[in-house]
Amino acid sequence: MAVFTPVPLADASALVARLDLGTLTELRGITSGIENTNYFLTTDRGDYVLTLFERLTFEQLPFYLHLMKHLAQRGIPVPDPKGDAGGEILHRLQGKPTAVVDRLRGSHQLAPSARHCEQVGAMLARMHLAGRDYPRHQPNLRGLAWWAETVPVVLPYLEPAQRELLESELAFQQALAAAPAFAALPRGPVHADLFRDNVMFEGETLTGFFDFYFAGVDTWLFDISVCLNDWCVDLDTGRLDEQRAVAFLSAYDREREITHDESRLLPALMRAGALRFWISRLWDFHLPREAHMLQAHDPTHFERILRERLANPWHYVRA
Ligand SMILES: Nc1ncnc2c1ncn2[C@@H]1O[C@H](COP(=O)(O)OP(=O)(O)O)[C@@H](O)[C@H]1O
Ligand SMILES: N[C@@H](CCOP(=O)(O)O)C(=O)O
Repeated sequence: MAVFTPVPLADASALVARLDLGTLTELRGITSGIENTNYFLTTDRGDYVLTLFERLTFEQLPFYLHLMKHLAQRGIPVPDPKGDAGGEILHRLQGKPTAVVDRLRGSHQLAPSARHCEQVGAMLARMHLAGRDYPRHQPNLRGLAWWAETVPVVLPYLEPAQRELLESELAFQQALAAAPAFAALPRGPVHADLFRDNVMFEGETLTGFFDFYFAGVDTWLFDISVCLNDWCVDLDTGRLDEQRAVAFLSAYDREREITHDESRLLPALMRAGALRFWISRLWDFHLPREAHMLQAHDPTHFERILRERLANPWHYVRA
């Protein structure tokens, strides 16, 4: 359960009043998530999510919050950050950067079908296209530079075979990033963490994407790969479920045509997506922070996925 910073009711009430959201009736710590302090916040006017950012700074946050606003204004179903009378959407509580956003309806689909994957794929493509004219720029802060910085920190906790895999994959991704074909990949603002638990469905219908706090400018293919590694795998083995993967990518492709270079580099980027989350999970697991409520994610899941992608690279063929 993740409440790193407890928020007194009086402070939450004062913020609700400043944002003109009515009268606070309930404030409840959210029991999942590993990055930030999150509360469900209810007023007599509606349901919201209050987030205190534990790692992201006042300088980094405008990129994420204004991106959510930009996408919401273009009809992408994402939580819209609430502003004060002066239009400021980044607030402060307990000395931490804070946001209040709409609470999306529905719940997570943790056992997605091809139909769910199709909707996520189509909406992801629409989101990429809607982000093209977003004027702010911030790199993916959990990208290659962070991997290179973090791998040496987690290496001492690993077995020799794991160390070898982590180091060789990092070297492969560094070489890939320097290649002209990689530089030519289309890019823009990406979500970069669009897992099953960051999407809401009501019944069979997608109601929104949330948790944009790992977003950044990166290749669209990286975003696609992160999704395929989560939405279209068998969770026990890490194996790709081809039916779901085809449903996801075909739906994406119908909204924004996947380029030849993207098809060619997909297997390499799926490895990158696995590496990224193996590293962050190792980091969270071996170097945990204090938390009043916390659930650690299993790093070996992404080690398995990486090994699986290396053993069985998957190629998308348009029908
Ligand atoms: N805008 C939202 N609408 C509905 N539920 C949300 C929203 N934001 C967060 N949640 C709920 O809070 C949980 C934790 O949020 P998350 O962003 O994953 O945390 P963290 O940033 O700490 O990883 C989510 O799984 C979801 O249930
Ligand atoms: N999706 C990541 C962890 C990031 O946490 P989130 O709760 O903000 O999505 C993972 O599964 O490792």
